[in-house]
Amino acid sequence: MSHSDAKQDANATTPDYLGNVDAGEIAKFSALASRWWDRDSEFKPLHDINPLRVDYIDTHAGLAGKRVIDVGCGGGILSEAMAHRGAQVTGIDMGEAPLSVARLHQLESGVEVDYRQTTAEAAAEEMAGQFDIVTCLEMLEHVPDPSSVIAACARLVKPGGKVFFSTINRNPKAYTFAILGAEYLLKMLPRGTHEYSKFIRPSELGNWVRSAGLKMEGSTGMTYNPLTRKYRLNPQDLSVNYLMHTRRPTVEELA
Ligand SMILES: C[S@@+](CC[C@H](N)C(=O)[O-])C[C@H]1O[C@@H](n2cnc3c(N)ncnc32)[C@H](O)[C@@H]1O
Repeated sequence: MSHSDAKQDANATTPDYLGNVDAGEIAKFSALASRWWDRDSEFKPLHDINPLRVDYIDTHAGLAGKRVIDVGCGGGILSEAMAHRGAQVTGIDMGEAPLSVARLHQLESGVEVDYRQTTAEAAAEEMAGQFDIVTCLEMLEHVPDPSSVIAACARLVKPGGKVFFSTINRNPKAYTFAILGAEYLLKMLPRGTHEYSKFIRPSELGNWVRSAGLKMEGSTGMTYNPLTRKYRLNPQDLSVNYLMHTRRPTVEELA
């Protein structure tokens, strides 16, 4: 099913603000939620890439003192790390179970994140233009219509603010690494975590970013070495996992 067929199908049975939520995806992450902070669980890859992506965001946007919204925050791995760097973070997700885990975990870690159960689209209605930084990492490949989430992220950020996206490229190498390798050979992720047809090419993400009125500022790959079992940022290789950073133009730039 294509992105737009899936969106129409979802809209036929759900209220407007839930039209871009795939209930199966939410259930998948909810079922695993109790292991979200277990570094040896299905969430190991997110723990492993977290320092790299937080450094990337901090380098390009400066987290300290900034108001940030983390879209599709899950159990809060990224939200907490950004709060640790001094950001005032709101984390949103549609999964009740990951949000409960996130709220419990912050009691242990002592960082403060405002977690809410909502979609990017609904949050954009309520809090348009209120955030210096919007992060939407490893989430776009789990929604029926990624372009709608990207447009909502563009509405959430202040003029001049930064929006970060990460996802998985769609090509034979990405299929080999992200599905065959991670789900079947190395068993890093449960089978069915990812659907190949939902992977997003950098050119597609770039088009949606521009249609949402955001400017592309840069991108980097996050490459995995199966021998050392380590990830690293590699701006030359966007062939599997990659991060993009974008900026909402200021009013002066648009005039
Ligand atoms: C792979 S997890 C990524 C978690 C987090 N962004 C990270 O990278 O550490 C994807 C998350 O997106 C959430 N999600 C999926 N569809 C959503 C939607 N339409 N609105 C909000 N959250 C959604 C899921 O519940 C899940 O927690």
